[in-house]
Amino acid sequence: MISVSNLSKSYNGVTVLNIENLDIPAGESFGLVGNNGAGKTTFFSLLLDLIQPSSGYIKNKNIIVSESEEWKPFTSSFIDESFLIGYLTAEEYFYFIGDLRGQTKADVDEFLKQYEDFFNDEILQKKKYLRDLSKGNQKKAGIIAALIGKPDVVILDEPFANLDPTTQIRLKKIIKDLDENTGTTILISSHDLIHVTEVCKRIVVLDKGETVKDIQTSQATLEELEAYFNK
Ligand SMILES: Nc1ncnc2c1ncn2[C@@H]1O[C@H](COP(=O)(O)OP(=O)(O)OP(=O)(O)O)[C@@H](O)[C@H]1O
Repeated sequence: MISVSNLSKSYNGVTVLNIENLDIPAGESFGLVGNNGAGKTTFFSLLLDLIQPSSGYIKNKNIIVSESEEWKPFTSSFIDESFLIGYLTAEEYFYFIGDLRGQTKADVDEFLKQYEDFFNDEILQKKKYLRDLSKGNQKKAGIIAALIGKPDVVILDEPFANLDPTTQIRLKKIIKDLDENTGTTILISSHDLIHVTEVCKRIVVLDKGETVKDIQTSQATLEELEAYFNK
């Protein structure tokens, strides 16, 4: 689904990401971990064509993302609040995204019903602009918006950060459900090794922009990652 070839990104002569080869098959739940500055957001930003590579390319379903927009209809993401439209209410934003993804208001309303628990009565029918929601509630809205219209690829940057424990547990369930019951390719970055090993079947570790581990998740993975980061 996603393939990376000789990809690098440098700023002022300093290379912050350098991935020779990486293939993420369709339907995989892929976790990206690494310390601060390892290059996780840089990788996702390149994948979403938000920044240009210094060399190499990423293909999403065989489309070079920096050369064509054709990957956009089947790819969706929540990286940060800049993905939201602050002067819309959550409903207005969901309908707007739904419209982009060929969903009617009724489709979106039906879709949102399954996330009532996740929203915990803090998002819908509040007559509040997205910019006035708390950071955690903005994130909830952004993550669910990213799932509207059943995109083939969903990219979430640190989805668990800033969420309360109840919401983190509910989010894990949502991600596992997506993974197990749909063919969605899910890419998640996280600093939470427990969550990421629980929801992702494969974990790649980035260190200073390089992939240093590529693990199919098993019972032993959490321990392996903890030992690695405890070095
Ligand atoms: N516009 C920029 N100009 C210069 N350096 C940049 C720029 N954007 C990112 N970097 C650098 O690229 C490196 C990788 O940053 P990135 O945000 O991808 O890391 P990360 O793994 O997402 O980190 P974190 O866990 O802290 O979110 C960092 O050293 C960062 O300072």
